[in-house]
Amino acid sequence: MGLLDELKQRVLIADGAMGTLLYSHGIDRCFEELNLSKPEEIVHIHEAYIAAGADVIQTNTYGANYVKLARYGLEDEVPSINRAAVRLAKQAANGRTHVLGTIGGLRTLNKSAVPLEEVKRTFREQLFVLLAEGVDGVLLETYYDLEELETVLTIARKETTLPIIAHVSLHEVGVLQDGTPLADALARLEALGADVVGLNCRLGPYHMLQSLEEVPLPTRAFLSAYPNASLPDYRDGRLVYETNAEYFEETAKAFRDQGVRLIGGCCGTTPKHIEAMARALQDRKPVTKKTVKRRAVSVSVQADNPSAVTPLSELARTRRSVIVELDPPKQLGIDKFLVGAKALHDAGIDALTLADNSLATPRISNVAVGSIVKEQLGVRPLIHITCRDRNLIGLQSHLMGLHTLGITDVLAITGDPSKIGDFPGATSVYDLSSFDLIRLISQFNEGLSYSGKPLGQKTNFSIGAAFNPNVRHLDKAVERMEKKIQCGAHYFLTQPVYSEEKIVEVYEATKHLHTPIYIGIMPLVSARNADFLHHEVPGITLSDEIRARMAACGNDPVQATREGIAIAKALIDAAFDLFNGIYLITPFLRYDMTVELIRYIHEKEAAAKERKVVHG
Ligand SMILES: Cc1cc2nc3c(=O)[nH]c(=O)nc-3n(C[C@H](O)[C@H](O)[C@H](O)COP(=O)(O)OP(=O)(O)OC[C@H]3O[C@@H](n4cnc5c(N)ncnc54)[C@H](O)[C@@H]3O)c2cc1C
Ligand code: MET
Ligand SMILES: [Zn+2]
Repeated sequence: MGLLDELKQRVLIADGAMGTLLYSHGIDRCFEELNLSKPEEIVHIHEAYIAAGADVIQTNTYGANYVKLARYGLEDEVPSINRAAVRLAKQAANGRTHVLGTIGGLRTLNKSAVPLEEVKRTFREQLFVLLAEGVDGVLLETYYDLEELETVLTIARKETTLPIIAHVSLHEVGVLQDGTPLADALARLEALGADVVGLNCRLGPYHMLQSLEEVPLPTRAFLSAYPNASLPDYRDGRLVYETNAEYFEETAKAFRDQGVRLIGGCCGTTPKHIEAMARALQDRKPVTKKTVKRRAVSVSVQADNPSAVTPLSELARTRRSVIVELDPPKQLGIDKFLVGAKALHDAGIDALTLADNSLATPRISNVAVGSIVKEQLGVRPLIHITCRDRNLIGLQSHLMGLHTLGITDVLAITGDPSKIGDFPGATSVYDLSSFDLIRLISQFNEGLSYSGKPLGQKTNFSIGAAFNPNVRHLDKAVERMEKKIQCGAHYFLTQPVYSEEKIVEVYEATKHLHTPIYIGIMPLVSARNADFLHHEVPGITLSDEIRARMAACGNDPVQATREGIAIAKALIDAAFDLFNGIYLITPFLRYDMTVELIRYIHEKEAAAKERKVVHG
């Protein structure tokens, strides 16, 4: 009888973990390669699960895809490893047991780590081998990212009429990491043609059962669950699970009562766990009715402190807006910095932007000085946040801290890599890319953490992103902007631009976006500064004319300052009618220069208004 016909009649027992049982071969090795080098051991594990009572087993192919095998230099072995896996599982099954061809998810926390095109290519290759070898069904398991699972399920559904089992994995009870409730996700998978929908891994029975309480019985499909043995413990560099096989006896009944028809195990489970479940469900009688629990926590909470100030993106949409960067000091003591911040504030700025250890060199925390300028001077701080210095835990804690301090303006960037800074040996974290960070902040604005857990409040961050127009292919940089907008960016700040032609070029290349851009302008301070930027900073090119003007100042600092300001004013003139937003970068704490430029912008603005009145 086919798998689905059997599921119509009774609860089926699946197998448990494969990887966990192969740990003894070393945690850093490729478990799927053992299909080739230790086939008898794989057969032995399958047989142990069948002997324990499994009606359904899965091939040892969880990570047998191009991306994961490439980590071991085995990318050319996708066909051989998958072929061997099906043969070994079929040999063990010997016609008594259904054999599912397993394909595991690629994306875990970092959505951008594997682009969808790569997901599709990798998936197809593995799927075709498994189907060609004659599996009885396909098991898509450990998908944290619903977009990825929907994508691969759609492909699989087109390619085969065999049963498809689609499993998501959760970090939190009842929700996926993008905040989608489990019930909605499973309904979407059923609508895309999955025959069995459910969840595996990460959670032990307790949290998985809690998650399932909110899930109704599917209309056509069946429910499945492959819990981990427990929550993991970390000992001596490896994940360890409780050896609690007896606990699975009670657990199996509870899963059945939630409407689950296919029950197996994931990480930490062994044939003993499966045996306990098979024993508990000897009659295999399924439930056909279920009372669904309503979600206890509503995530649609309001922002706790709705921002009283207009977001910078809105300002730049409706009027001239000037923001100025003044970087926190590299040494202790902020007196001079505060004098500069006050001077800029008095000159009339909309926000003070504070870099996050730019050029990967430590400075006083921008949150500390941001909070001080906000409280003491009434200045609006715009806090840069890099992905370099904080892991996913640190970033979320940082965002919660900013929200708590009432700071809502942030710039989400990748960050200069550590190796260019004062501590080249320091790790660059990069758990997230700038795209992921923008998405994370957007999700905070929905009241959800990265794992989908409710935060209790919605944040109201206004999300800036970086745009570097000083690149060879401007169209590629604009594509990155478009992607950042899709991820939730509200506006952009550019790297400093040093030619009037470039300003026009940027305008032409971005005018279709309708997303405000603050154009970056940084006054030059000396001929050496100009040469350094031109020759040594990747992507920045100064025109011959500008370099000649700075060179003509020789070593005279007063003249160089005057010339640097004159050049910056000419750039402001070029940008004035094209961009509402101007982002001035203060070089070397020389706020006297940026103050003069702020005044220049305001005077220009006043003159333009006057002209309008006269002519209007
Ligand atoms: C306004 C602004 C503020 C900044 N503030 C800080 C700061 O506070 N602290 C700090 O450490 N750094 C800062 N930087 C520097 C920035 O983090 C680095 O330049 C970083 O490499 C780019 O980050 P991103 O978020 O702009 O780029 P992303 O768009 O996230 O790009 C990240 C990486 O992708 C690659 N890339 C980018 N564009 C292209 C392209 N067109 N084609 C191919 N590959 C590309 C590059 O390798 C780049 O490093 C700032 C940059 C800008 C523009
Ligand atoms: N089913 C696979 C195994 O047991 C994958 C588990 S989830 C990481 O090894
Ligand atoms: Zn698992």
